[in-house]
Amino acid sequence: MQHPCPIIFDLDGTLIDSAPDIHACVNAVLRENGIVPLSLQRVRSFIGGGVELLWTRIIAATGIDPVHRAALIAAFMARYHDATALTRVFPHVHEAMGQLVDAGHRLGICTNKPMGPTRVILDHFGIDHLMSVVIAGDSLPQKKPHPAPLIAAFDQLGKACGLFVGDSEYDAHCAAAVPVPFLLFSGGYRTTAVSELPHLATFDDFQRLPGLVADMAVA
Ligand SMILES: O=C(O)COP(=O)(O)O
Ligand SMILES: [Mg+2]
Repeated sequence: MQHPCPIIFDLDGTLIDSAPDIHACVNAVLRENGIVPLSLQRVRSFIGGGVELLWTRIIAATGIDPVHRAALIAAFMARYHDATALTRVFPHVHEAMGQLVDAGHRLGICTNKPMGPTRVILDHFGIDHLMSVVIAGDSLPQKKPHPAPLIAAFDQLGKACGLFVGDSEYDAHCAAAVPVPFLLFSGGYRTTAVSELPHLATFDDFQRLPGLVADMAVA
């Protein structure tokens, strides 16, 4: 690659550890409805496909009557849209982003999280100004692992190619469907073994990402 390629990032489980906030919002809604709360580990394993799939899984796990689905999702969104208190940026994300921008890469987000909470959290952690494009879970009719959201992200940057960095099955299969090289952050919310997910490289610390990207650029 002669010119630095754009790099698109997943959000939940990749740049930010948002599971504790999602877990707290889920359990607040469950408690309000007299339902036994779920563990953090359980809720974390339900994250990745967006809010609708999250609640499909919660309903299946708790035995809630699906007739309540729309009301539960509305109650969840009322809490989730600005939930930041328990969320943390993964270590060395800010430094890695800065180094990649300094190396000339344009950065973006392709997340299954809805646009409202995505904008709030990017702003909260001061990451928003680094992002040249943000495609969220409700930006298009399709969500990851469908390739359309990631294609839209690269389109908005005027590029048909680049790198995608993510943590989950949804990201790995989305990248393969585009297709675009995929870097797997192994410290996120995937429920499948790394060896079973298509990826070009894997890393467990964002300190390693700029070097990994630079190595790929000279390959
Ligand atoms: O909100 C989700 O379920 C997943 O969001 P992500 O695509 O940023 O991992
Ligand atoms: Mg993710």
